[in-house]
Amino acid sequence: MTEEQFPQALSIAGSDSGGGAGMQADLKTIQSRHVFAATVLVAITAQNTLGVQQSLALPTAMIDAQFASLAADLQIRACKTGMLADVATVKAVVNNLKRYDFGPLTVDPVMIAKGGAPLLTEDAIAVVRDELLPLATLVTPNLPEAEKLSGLTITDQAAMRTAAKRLQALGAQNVIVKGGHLTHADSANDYVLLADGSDFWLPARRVDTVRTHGTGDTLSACITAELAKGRSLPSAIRTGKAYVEKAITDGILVGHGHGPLNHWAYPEDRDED
Ligand SMILES: Nc1ncnc2c1ncn2[C@@H]1O[C@H](COP(=O)(O)OP(=O)(O)O)[C@@H](O)[C@H]1O
Ligand SMILES: Cc1ncc(COP(=O)(O)O)c(N)n1
Repeated sequence: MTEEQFPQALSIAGSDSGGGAGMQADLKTIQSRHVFAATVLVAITAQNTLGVQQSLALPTAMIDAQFASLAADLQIRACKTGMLADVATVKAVVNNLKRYDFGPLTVDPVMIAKGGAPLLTEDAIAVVRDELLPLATLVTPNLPEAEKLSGLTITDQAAMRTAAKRLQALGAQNVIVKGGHLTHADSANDYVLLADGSDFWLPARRVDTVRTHGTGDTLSACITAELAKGRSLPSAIRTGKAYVEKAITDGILVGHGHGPLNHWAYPEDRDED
């Protein structure tokens, strides 16, 4: 007999000791959406709002063990990846995602922290592109990440659309190209291309702030939480965008650099259709 379980989501990511990005942002976001959050930790960073001071990838056997533990007990309904450190880590995560069904996969192809520190080695980018993207229900690159994965230069909204098509051709079913890095614009519009070929823009006003540490993690974690509840992908995406916009707009002051977001800002009983 199987009992109906509470919605459970999984973050496969690196730890940010500063608490603003990475696994910590994922946990805070998923929790605030009333979904139970489980974790596969793949790397540890010594990090704060000023930058990344040190970084350590965990042994792949430990990654395998965490996946096996979850598969043996929990009922993960949706999962996401964040920082994946290096080639060995990406390959271990890919192998485990092929082995276990943890529901729709959102790939946030994290490469470089806001302060400029690399969170993925250069040689691992091709492995993400060739082996992880084909497993993705959704991929959510920022502009530099979309450029690296697509090989295109992206300086305007037309190029964002072209890049999304290219990423779909590489195997990701659905794509969000995030406009947060289009800093010459006074908007922060994201472009969404869905599996059926339909598309739409997520419009947002650009908030003039340096407190944007963990924006990408927060967006993808919120989408993952909504998918774990069984929401449709377009609805999950709209809720994710509204959640991150509110978390940036109603900022909190923590640290002295690229500060974290306010994960309490978006009303917990609201979602977008
Ligand atoms: N200054 C800003 N004002 C409003 N929205 C922003 C701002 N910066 C980023 N965003 C939004 O936050 C989300 C994450 O985007 P981005 O910062 O591009 O990703 P990443 O954190 O992966 O670099 C996107 O929805 C983006 O539009
Ligand atoms: C462990 C970890 N994972 C992800 C990010 C990306 O977040 P951001 O691009 O907002 O700095 C980060 N800084 N640290």
